[in-house]
Amino acid sequence: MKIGIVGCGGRMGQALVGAVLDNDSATLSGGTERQGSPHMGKPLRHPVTGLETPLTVTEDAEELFRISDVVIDFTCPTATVLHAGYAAQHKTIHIAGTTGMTPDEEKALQAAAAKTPVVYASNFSLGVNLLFHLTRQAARLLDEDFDIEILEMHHRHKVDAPSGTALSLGKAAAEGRGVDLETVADKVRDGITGERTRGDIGFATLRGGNVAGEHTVSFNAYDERIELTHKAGDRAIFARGAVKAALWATTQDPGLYDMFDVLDLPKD
Ligand SMILES: NC(=O)C1=CN([C@@H]2O[C@H](COP(=O)(O)OP(=O)(O)OC[C@H]3O[C@@H](n4cnc5c(N)ncnc54)[C@H](OP(=O)(O)O)[C@@H]3O)[C@@H](O)[C@H]2O)C=CC1
Ligand SMILES: O=C(O)C1=N[C@H](C(=O)O)C[C@H](O)C1
Repeated sequence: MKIGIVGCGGRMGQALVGAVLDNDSATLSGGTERQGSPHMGKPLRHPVTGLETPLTVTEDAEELFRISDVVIDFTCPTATVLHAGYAAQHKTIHIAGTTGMTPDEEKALQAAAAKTPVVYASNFSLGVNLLFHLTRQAARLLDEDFDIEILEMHHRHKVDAPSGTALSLGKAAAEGRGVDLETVADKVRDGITGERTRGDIGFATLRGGNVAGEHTVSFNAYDERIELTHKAGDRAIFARGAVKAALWATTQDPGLYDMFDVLDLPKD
């Protein structure tokens, strides 16, 4: 299975190169970066062992989609929209982990999914996908006496907030409650905010250091609190999940999938 990595010089890009090289069922087909990147023309190497491959970083993403069975994409929204077009054009499987996409940008992934399998998820780890399930279940069982708050912390370089995972956790909680997240989400608090509105789902964002990703969903009633937490120790967990999704997708029909499909987790 030939797997290419767009944005191969990024934090996730490098972890993905390692995860593909570590997987016996996968062959690395290449990696791209954007024009002017300091990674351009350098050899692709394993991020942990340093093992050098004969491949070098290029800027030709379309060519990478043409020669690969699957391309994994953890870049930025504008690049992912462009990449989705190449996936559709060449019928290449597209595994997209980019967060911070607007609904309009997500339409590019939906369009590609009409032609080829696309797996799009805010979080590719097993643990967080289990957390989505547990959050939905807990929200279903607890009434609005329990105020739901979602706290996330990430490294200082992260550019979007709340994290894609925090938003998916909010969606899972809202689904459990039978409400629309957009009508109950409280993402920013500053100044005299007034009392908390019953039924709201609140978000809080922390940034600092090199934290790979931590998420807590708390259910807060008078005199008792339930907390569900996931802590990522290394972004390799997301990379291994993405490679698992890539291999899974090769047996699927065109369509838009998520990690619940890949991991065969219950969607209700
Ligand atoms: N779904 C999940 O499980 C996870 C999702 N993520 C998400 O993945 C994304 C990337 O995160 P991270 O690796 O930390 O970010 P980085 O900024 O380290 O990596 C992104 C890389 O993509 C490159 N890039 C940007 N545009 C293009 C382009 N047109 N062609 C090729 N490469 C391009 C960037 O280059 P340059 O530096 O020059 O801009 C950079 O090297 C974020 O949206 C993040 O939230 C992260 C972890 C897990
Ligand atoms: O930017 C990151 O690093 C991460 N982004 C994803 C998100 O926005 O949820 C997933 C993970 O938590 C790491």
